[in-house]
Amino acid sequence: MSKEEPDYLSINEAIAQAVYEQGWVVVDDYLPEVLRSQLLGEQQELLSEGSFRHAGIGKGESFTIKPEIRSDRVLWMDERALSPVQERYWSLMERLRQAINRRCFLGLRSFECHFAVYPPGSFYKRHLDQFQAVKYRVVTVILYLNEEWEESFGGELRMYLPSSDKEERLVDVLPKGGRLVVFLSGEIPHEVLPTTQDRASITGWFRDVADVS
Ligand SMILES: O=C(O)CCC(=O)C(=O)O
Ligand SMILES: [Fe+2]
Repeated sequence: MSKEEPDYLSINEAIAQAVYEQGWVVVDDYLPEVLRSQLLGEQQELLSEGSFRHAGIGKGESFTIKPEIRSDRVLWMDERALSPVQERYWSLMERLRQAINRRCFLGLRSFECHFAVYPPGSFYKRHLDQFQAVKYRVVTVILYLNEEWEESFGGELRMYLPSSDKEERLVDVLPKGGRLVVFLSGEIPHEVLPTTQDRASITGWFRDVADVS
């Protein structure tokens, strides 16, 4: 793999165009290999320190942990306390947010994200990322950090694409390291199929609000 920084201006424009035309896109090698492995290393360190929590459903008072729906563990990034490596990731997402705004006029104003790890046997059942409590999530961006991933490991992201004849079309995406998936949070139901290996990622959302507590 090339050590040079990818041409983010062109790549981000292509992503924005695809989101505009079809509502989703998958891009391989979005992250330079060095940054992917640094982010994975940091994630593993934070995990071993016990910083991750069971992921839940809902927000505020309606937050509940529902292991029958999702069994991943997450750690939210704090924009005011980013590590240097997290800063690099965050600023890449900032550039992507601006590119999507230029093309799609979605009025994306801010970003939130968490590290996620799916231990063997875990999954996240079909859902939409936008629901009553988090209507401000407009675009989902998932970046996979895994060292290597084989089909036999499972853990695919399954997207259910709406189509005109009422039939949904399924797209299964392996969580290969460096791969980025972008889709409209309110329009594309998706799930994480059960994994047999630790599955590492960062999931983020571009929001149409300036900030939320
Ligand atoms: O990790 C993935 O592929 C999807 C995660 C997801 O759907 C979520 O965190 O809402
Ligand atoms: Fe999701």
